[in-house]
Amino acid sequence: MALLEARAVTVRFGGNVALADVDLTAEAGQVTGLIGPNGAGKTTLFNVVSGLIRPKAGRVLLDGRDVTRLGPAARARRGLGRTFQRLEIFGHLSVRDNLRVAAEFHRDGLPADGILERLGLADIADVRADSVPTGRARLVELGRALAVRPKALLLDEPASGQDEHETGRFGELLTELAADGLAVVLVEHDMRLVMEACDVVHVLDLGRLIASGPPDRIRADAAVLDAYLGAPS
Ligand SMILES: Nc1ncnc2c1ncn2[C@@H]1O[C@H](COP(=O)(O)OP(=O)(O)OP(=O)(O)O)[C@@H](O)[C@H]1O
Repeated sequence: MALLEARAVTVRFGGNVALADVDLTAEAGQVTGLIGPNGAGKTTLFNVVSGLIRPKAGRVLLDGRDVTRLGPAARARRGLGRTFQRLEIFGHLSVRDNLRVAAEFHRDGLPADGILERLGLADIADVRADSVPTGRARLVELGRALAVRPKALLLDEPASGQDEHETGRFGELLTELAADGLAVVLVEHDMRLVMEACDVVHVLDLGRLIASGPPDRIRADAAVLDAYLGAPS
């Protein structure tokens, strides 16, 4: 059984169909990629899974339980962690306090210092978050999501603003987190990160799932090349 499952999700914004009957599964112990061109519906699907958008149709299951009717906070308490495309950290708080605030939200939250150590942020624990460069701020946001002991972790373009070295290390971290048993779901335009870190990749285009499979197969899929990977940048 998949740890996270979205079944037949449909979302409309006015007359626009942002997602049409989309299925997504993510297994514990794996990094699952969700890719596709701008406007394909990736963030919208994350919003449905995390409870920020109520779909017109479809269901979301977390660890075998139907959470479709639960709000974002209740889903977070049941083990759904998330980061955002636009950084959503508390700029006026220190890096450590960003993690503490998150941990307090969970009755069994993880101590901040262990996470900071693991993410290589211990040296900036007392620094105000808004003075941390974007690349490392992405790690602060990851740390905040980890503080609530997630079973599933949704990451929306986490490598954006990271340099090549930071992204390389980030990919290793994702592999380690999956090895710990998390279901990691990665929305990302950095194809090197996706292809290196993901066990399985789903491809959305114009609100429809056009391919799913291991990275090697996705890289060679004609429909994916046509809609996304083969497009001139
Ligand atoms: N709140 C909203 N109101 C109206 N339309 C929206 C809203 N949010 C998203 N959309 C539309 O839904 C579609 C899917 O957008 P979404 O942000 O999910 O795509 P995406 O795949 O995450 O794109 P990107 O890679 O650029 O982040 C787009 O056509 C977008 O314009």
